[in-house]
Amino acid sequence: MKVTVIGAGNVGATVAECVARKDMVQDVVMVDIKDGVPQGKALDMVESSPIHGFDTYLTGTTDYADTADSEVCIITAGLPRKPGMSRDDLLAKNANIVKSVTQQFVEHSPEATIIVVSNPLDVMTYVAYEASGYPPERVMGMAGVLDTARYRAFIAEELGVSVRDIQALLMGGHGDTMVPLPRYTTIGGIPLPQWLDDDTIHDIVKRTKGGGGEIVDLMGTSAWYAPGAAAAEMTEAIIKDNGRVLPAAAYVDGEYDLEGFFIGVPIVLGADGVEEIIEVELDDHERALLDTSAEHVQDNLDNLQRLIDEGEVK
Ligand SMILES: NC(=O)C1=CN([C@@H]2O[C@H](COP(=O)(O)OP(=O)(O)OC[C@H]3O[C@@H](n4cnc5c(N)ncnc54)[C@H](O)[C@@H]3O)[C@@H](O)[C@H]2O)C=CC1
Ligand SMILES: O=C([O-])CC(=O)C(=O)O
Repeated sequence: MKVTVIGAGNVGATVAECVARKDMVQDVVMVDIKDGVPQGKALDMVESSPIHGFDTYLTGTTDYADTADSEVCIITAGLPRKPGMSRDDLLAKNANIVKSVTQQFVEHSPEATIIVVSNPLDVMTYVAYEASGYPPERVMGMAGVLDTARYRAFIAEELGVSVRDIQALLMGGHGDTMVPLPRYTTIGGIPLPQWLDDDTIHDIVKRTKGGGGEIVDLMGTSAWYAPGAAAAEMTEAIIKDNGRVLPAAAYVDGEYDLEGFFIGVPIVLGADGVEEIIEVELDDHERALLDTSAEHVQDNLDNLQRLIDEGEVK
């Protein structure tokens, strides 16, 4: 089995390492336009394998022929944001990159499943979907696993309990309008509202929504450890076909009365990709938040169409 990671930068290299350390596939191939970088990072990781104890072999390349017959492809190619920027500011540049890398990848792997990481996430997933020609269930975006991980980490810190006992659901686009759902958050099976008052929950939700930006402000570029681990967890669900229930950007075709784009929803993830979109009951407040987030994703898609019409996105 082979996993391809496109973009061997901060997130891509971390995904590749996390996948290799799970020791579940024979090969991980990293692709980048910077010749030498994917090869050097792959060699460095191979040299760490006797210490970590994994047999997955990593290679780096600039040639898509080396990615042939991959089971899973994680797309991380593209620019990260800098302080003062929103993810949406990356739209034009990253759309061209994501379209081009997707087309080159699918030529050699017509049967793979694609996980998009590049931002702005929900629209880049749509770009990869259109460029791939794949059915919608074999293209998805990674955001919810990362956003719920941040949310769970903040809750664990506040309560002084283990992160392992926190389960959470979050929906919507990967941006400031994302919708963490405290009603669907449990700690050891006990709902979050029984642990924390409304103000504290509000503060944790607010920090989660700004979680990406908090790191950009600290480092001058965006996060990679948690994003890399999150994309590797999704890859594992596909490779092992274990039916994980996770939030991810999936193509909605009437679910939640939304249609024709990718947005964060709970899914069952396995070898066939998005095997099911789970429709949970939302109260009026939660529904309004999801609608606002969906409108934002739709606005971004309209912006993409405008850029295509103006020739800025080819
Ligand atoms: N979905 C999410 O939750 C997250 C998304 N991101 C996004 O992931 C993307 C990557 O972030 P980083 O790894 O930090 O950036 P980075 O700059 O460290 O790495 C990006 C890599 O893409 C490569 N690249 C650019 N154009 C390419 C092309 N045409 N073909 C192949 N490789 C190409 C670059 O050479 C570079 O090595 C950004 O768009 C960022 O916003 C980052 C964190 C979380
Ligand atoms: O904030 C960013 O630009 C990168 C990202 O999507 C995240 O870390 O959530």
